[in-house]
Amino acid sequence: MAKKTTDCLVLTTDSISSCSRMLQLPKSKPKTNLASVTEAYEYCRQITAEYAKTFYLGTLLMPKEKRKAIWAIYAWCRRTDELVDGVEAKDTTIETLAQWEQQLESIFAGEPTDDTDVALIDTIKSFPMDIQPFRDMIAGQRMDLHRNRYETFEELKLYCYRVAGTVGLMSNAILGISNNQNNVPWEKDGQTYIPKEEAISLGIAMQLTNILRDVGEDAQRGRIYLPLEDLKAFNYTEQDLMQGVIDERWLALMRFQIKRARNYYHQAEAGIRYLIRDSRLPVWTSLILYQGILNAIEQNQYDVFSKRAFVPKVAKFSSLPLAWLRAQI
Ligand SMILES: CC(C)=CCC/C(C)=C/CC/C(C)=C/CC/C(C)=C/[C@@H]1[C@@H](COP(=O)(O)OP(=O)(O)O)[C@]1(C)CC/C=C(\C)CC/C=C(\C)CCC=C(C)C
Ligand SMILES: [Mn+2]
Repeated sequence: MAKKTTDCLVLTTDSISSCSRMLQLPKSKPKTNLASVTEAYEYCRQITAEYAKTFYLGTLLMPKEKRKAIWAIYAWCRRTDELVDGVEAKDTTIETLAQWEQQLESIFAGEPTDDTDVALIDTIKSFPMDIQPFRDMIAGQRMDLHRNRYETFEELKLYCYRVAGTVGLMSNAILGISNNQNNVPWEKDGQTYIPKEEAISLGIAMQLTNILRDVGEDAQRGRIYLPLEDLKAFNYTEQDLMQGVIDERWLALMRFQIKRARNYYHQAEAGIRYLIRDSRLPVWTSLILYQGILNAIEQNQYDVFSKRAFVPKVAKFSSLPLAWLRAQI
C-alpha cells in the first residue's frame, strides 16, 4: 500500500499489488473523496516506475512538468491495456470498454471518476490535446477482444497504430510544447511542422518489437500477431509457431520482421529533431533502449519461445551517451 510522507507517497513492499489495484476499473459509483492533484500524479509515477522501467528512465530525463504529464498519460494507457491484457482481463467485455470510454469522455469534460483521472485532467489543462487518439486506443483494445489472428500486415498496422501509434500522438502534445515563445516548436522553413507521422512510426516500431519479443507468450494464449500472409510467404505454419519450431524458415521470417520494425524506427528518428530540445534526449533514450530488444532477439538466435529478450541494466545506462549525442542535432 502507498504510504504518505511529508509531501509525497512512497512505494512499500506490497507496492506491486497496490499498483495493480490502482489499475482496476472503479466497480461502484464515482468516488467522492478523490486524490489531490499531487497525490494523483504520485500514483501515476508509481504505476510508470513499476510497469515501465524503460520509459520511466526516459521520463527522468525530462523537465518536471512534462515528466508528470507523461506519467499521467502512461497510467491511463496502462489501465486501458490492462483491461484486455491484465489479471482481470477475462472479465472484460464490450460493455467494460464502453464504460471506460464513457470515463474518458468525463475526463475530457473535466470530471474525474477515480484518482488517476485527477492527474490526467490536470495534464490536459496544461497541455491541450485531442481526445481522438485516446478513443482510438480503446478501439485497439476492442480488436484484442474479438480477434487473435491478423491476415495481412495492413490489418496488423491498424492495430499497432491504435494501441501504440496513438501513444506517440498523445506524447507529442507534451513533448513539443515550450513555455519559451522564442523556442517555437517544429519550425521548419518558417512553417510549423508537427512530426505526427514520425511519432506514430515510433509507436508502431515499438509495438512490432513488443510483438516479436512476445511471440511465445502470445502463442500460449492462442494469439498470433505475426501476419499470416508472412507466415505463408516463408512456408512456416501456424502449427509450427504453436510448437515453437526454430529452423531456417523461422530465422528468415524473423529477419524479415526485424527489418520491418527497424524501418519504422528509422522513419521515427527523422522526426525527433522537430521536438523541443529538452524532449529529444528522453525520446532518443526510449527509442534506443526499445530497439535494443531487437538486438537481444538476434543474440538469442531468434528463440522467442523459451527466452525473453531484454536489454540488461548495464547496456541501458551505457546507451545514454549515444542518446545524448543524437539528441544534440
Ligand atoms: C518519453 C516517452 C517515450 C514517453 C511515452 C511513455 C508512454 C506514455 C507510454 C505508454 C505505453 C503504454 C502503456 C501503452 C499501452 C499499449 C501498450 C502496452 C503498448 C506498448 C508499449 C510498451 O509496453 P510494454 O513493453 O510495457 O508492453 P506490455 O504491455 O508489458 O507487453 C508499446 C510497445 C508502445 C508504446 C508506444 C510509445 C511509447 C509511443 C512512442 C512515441 C513517442 C514518445 C513520440 C515521439 C515523437 C517523435 C516525433 C518520434
Ligand atoms: Mn500489454
